[in-house]
Amino acid sequence: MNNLITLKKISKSFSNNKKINVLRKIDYTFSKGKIYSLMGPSGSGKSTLLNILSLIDKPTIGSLSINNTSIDFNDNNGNDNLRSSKIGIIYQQNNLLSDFTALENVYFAGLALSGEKNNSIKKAKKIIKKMGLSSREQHYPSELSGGEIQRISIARALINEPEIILADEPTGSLDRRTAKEVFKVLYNLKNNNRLIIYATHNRFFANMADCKLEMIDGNIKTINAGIK
Ligand SMILES: Nc1ncnc2c1ncn2[C@@H]1O[C@H](COP(=O)(O)OP(=O)(O)OP(=O)(O)O)[C@@H](O)[C@H]1O
Repeated sequence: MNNLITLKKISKSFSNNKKINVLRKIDYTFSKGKIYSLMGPSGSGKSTLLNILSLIDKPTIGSLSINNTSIDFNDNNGNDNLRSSKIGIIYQQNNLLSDFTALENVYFAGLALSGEKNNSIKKAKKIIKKMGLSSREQHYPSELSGGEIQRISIARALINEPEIILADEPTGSLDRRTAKEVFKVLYNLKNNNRLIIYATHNRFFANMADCKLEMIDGNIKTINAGIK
């Protein structure tokens, strides 16, 4: 079975002054070995969905299972562990720790899960090398370009060899050429056991995915389920 994440009747509402139903009974199965793009107008719920997929936020109702194991959204510690070990997250904004070097930003994520400093440093150096950034290991985020920051963010997301990679507008703040480079790195992460989902406003990058999805009226519509 290639099913990796299954959503059943996932709904999410927010109530401030007025209740808004952002996600409405989403039934969907994401398969491993595939890259999905998620488009949709601003405010359509892409980040809300990614936050639920990354176990950062809870659905109002509905269930989510990973590898056929149902997630208990009240088990914060269990979900923190699951996130560290199985899910790599890449954000649009630079989420690197500004007071730490590129190498530290990457290896801390490995250390947090394994508790093994030397091994985490070794792994971090290897991944940073793969990203072509060995010469930037000792640089602080403020000393890196936007594209380098995103590649370091990808390295950080990869250190625990996650099965699931979620990226929310990973190139939103980059120029087209740099965005292309970052997407190239992202596509190279594809393998048979891995699921990659990214939200984007850019049709060109969305079209490059194996499966193109759009958020419409709180639900996921499959625009193109073709396999590349
Ligand atoms: N914590 C929150 N509290 C209240 N409303 C929220 C919260 N988070 C999101 N929303 C609302 O939910 C809706 C969906 O937001 P979301 O960020 O998921 O959209 P999006 O499709 O990712 O938008 P964008 O493309 O602009 O990033 C918006 O109307 C937003 O204001």
